[in-house]
Amino acid sequence: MLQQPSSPEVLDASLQQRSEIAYHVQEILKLSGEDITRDGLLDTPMRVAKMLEELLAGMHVNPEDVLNTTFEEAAEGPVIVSDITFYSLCEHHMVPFFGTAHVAYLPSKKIVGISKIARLVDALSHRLQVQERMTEQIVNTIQKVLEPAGVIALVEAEHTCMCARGVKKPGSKTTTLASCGEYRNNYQLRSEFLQMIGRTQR
Ligand SMILES: Nc1nc2c(ncn2[C@@H]2O[C@H](COP(=O)(O)OP(=O)(O)OP(=O)(O)O)[C@@H](O)[C@H]2O)c(=O)[nH]1
Ligand SMILES: [Zn+2]
Repeated sequence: MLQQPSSPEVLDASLQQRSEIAYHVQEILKLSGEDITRDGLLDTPMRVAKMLEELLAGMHVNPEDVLNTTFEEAAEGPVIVSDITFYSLCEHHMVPFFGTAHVAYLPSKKIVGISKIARLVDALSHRLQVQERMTEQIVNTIQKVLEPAGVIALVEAEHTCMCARGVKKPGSKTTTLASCGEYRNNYQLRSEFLQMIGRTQR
């Protein structure tokens, strides 16, 4: 059984934090009426602590730093990276919401290594989130770093807080869209984006 960690100087800060989270997970299990000494639960507090570290790793990443590989290029675009899968944690219930993000931008002077767009989605999803904020943050980060003529992001997700509990609507999808620059008001560009990611405008 885990004891509450007491001497921060013995462990480095991240191990201390992991041990404290594990301790509190163990307390939650106890309060839920579980027998924390049974075989299947012995390592669960530490597993949950490690899982949270993984799922919340984006908290410690500056999203602008992720777009660090840029190239001077006269391409006009659009550059569209579609079907980027992500897993995030709903900040209201701390359960996953997951789905795909589709991102496009119109380069002005710079393009970015395309994997960095997917890394940006990872950094912004690996934290406690709401889908609307995540979608806006994708657009705002690309706008700030690349200064393109326009950016648009469409995120489609299933929220387990709506499927497994509460209103219980498995299969329901939430779609959010954010845009800036030329993508904000140019109907043709928005329409082209929706077509190219396999969605027609409704
Ligand atoms: N706008 C938005 N809402 C979200 C997101 N994730 C979860 N929610 C909603 O956050 C709300 C929290 O509502 P509350 O009434 O405080 O919590 P609750 O009693 O657990 O609500 P129910 O889920 O309706 O049972 C719920 O309506 C969730 O569906 C998200 O990414 N964006
Ligand atoms: Zn939720």
